[in-house]
Amino acid sequence: MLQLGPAILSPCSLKQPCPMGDSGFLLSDRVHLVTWNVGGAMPPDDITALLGLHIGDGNTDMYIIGLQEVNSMINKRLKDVLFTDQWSDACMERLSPFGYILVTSQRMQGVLLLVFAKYYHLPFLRGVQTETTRTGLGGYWGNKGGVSARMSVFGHTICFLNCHLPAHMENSEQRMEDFESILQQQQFEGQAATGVLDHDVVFWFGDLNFRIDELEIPAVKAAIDNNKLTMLWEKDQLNMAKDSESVLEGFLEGPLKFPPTYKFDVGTDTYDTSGKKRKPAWTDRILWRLRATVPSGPTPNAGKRGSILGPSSGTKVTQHFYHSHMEYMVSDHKPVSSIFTLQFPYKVDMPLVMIMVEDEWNSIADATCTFKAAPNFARSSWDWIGLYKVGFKHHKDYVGYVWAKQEEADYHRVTFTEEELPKGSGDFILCYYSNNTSTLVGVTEPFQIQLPTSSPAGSPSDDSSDFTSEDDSVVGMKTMSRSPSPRKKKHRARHSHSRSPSHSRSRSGSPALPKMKGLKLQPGSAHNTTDGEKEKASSEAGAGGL
Ligand SMILES: O=P(O)(O)O[C@H]1[C@H](O)[C@@H](OP(=O)(O)O)[C@H](OP(=O)(O)O)[C@@H](OP(=O)(O)O)[C@H]1O
Repeated sequence: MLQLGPAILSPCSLKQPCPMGDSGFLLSDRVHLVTWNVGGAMPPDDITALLGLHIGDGNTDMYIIGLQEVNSMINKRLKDVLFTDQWSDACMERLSPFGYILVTSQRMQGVLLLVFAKYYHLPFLRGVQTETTRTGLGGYWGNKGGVSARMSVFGHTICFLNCHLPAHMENSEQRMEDFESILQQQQFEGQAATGVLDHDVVFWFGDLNFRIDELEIPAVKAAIDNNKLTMLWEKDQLNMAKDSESVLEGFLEGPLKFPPTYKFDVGTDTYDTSGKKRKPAWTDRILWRLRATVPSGPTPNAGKRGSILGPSSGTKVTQHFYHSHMEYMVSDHKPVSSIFTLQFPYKVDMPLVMIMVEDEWNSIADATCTFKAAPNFARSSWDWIGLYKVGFKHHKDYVGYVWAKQEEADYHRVTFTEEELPKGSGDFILCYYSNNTSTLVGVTEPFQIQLPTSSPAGSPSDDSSDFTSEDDSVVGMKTMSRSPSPRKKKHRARHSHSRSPSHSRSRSGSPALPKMKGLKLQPGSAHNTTDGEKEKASSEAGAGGL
């Protein structure tokens, strides 16, 4: 098991790529993971500390949130739209003012995985796919199992796997079997990485449900009270299994310096006093694994999966923080979070679509932009360019859109009609949505829209698109129920209510973008990729293979 030194926060961020040092690393990406068995509870009022938002909002590039035992109750506020649980809503509400967009989410009964990223990273998160595997009731029931999301991040493949494994002390073997079964069953499309363990980096987290063997409850509690956690750690089933289970080969975990996160009397930080008499345990864990490269020639030491530990793919993972959050009491588990930096030896940062837009739209005539697609990018006639209010939550959270033309030309110009434009003023960005990849593949920097508000009474703009409203109930999400459809294009109710426009304006962590003749350009490649890297990147970039 990897023993990590004291937390040292990386000085690098995506805003300012790390200078290439002796290590050859160019870019550092900061990822914040959370796992929490929420025990069917509603989200607490304030998840700021859990997300680390009280200590800064600009340094984290991605948030990965894995929950278990999310209540299936329909979310009353959002029951008609895409997101049907309060936890997704709570996380989006909290993160979107800081510029984080929900990249993807996957839910299997109570197991929920949410992936957020800063909006300006979206064009570089490609090949997003999700998988679910049920292991409950012999594989027929999704109360236990795993959900995952995979993608390439600046050209490097990453898989996030959130599991809820079987409960109880005596089921350690079953937990390992279920984990192995999840790994075997989860297969993604494309050539770059098909299985979970084929990814450059895997994060495995969740309520893994491993327990502390041998010691009796009083001894465990005494060790906790006396901060003798190492003694417990030695008896932790997952730690012990690492020596014998080949499926755990290569998985790393930081030292467990926080007390066991299970089981608490709800509403307290007191360990279980119920008749169940559960022994405290570190059920909630976050591990990671770097892909091992298989050297050419015979591989006599290959493990079950044919991989052996060797030099990794060149990506480096550093854990800076691995803690529980005792202050959250809505569940019988405490949440656990961890912050990592991923250092990449190179980055693929050429957007598939570059969008150029004026600094300001002061009249309807300004509502236009020009875009250029990369030559290797397979466009679809269903692609569109969306206008988003800064602080948006998801790619379907657009205020207006236009279809992206498919003419034979390098540069394409599209114009927004008046009915697609918001009233009043605010900060917006344009994003290019690829139908083939179901992701945003080009974004602009924020620009200002300040249009005259002299629409005649009864015009289409008298809907509730006044985005200065403080009413952020559901209306803003109603547009999310459906992607644009060419046959159905018509005026829609459109709104985007952001409570904290001042936060939204924050450019913290944003890459510096060049300006040309009053136009704002997308960030271009700042690094010469090798042919091998380009080949790998282009296998991730092709339509459908993304
Ligand atoms: O029946 P399945 O679907 O496996 O779900 C189990 C049972 O509800 C367990 O309750 P019981 O012990 O009454 O069987 C519970 O253990 P605890 O009540 O001990 O917490 C587990 O909680 P988690 O350990 O949080 O997963 C939960 O995963």
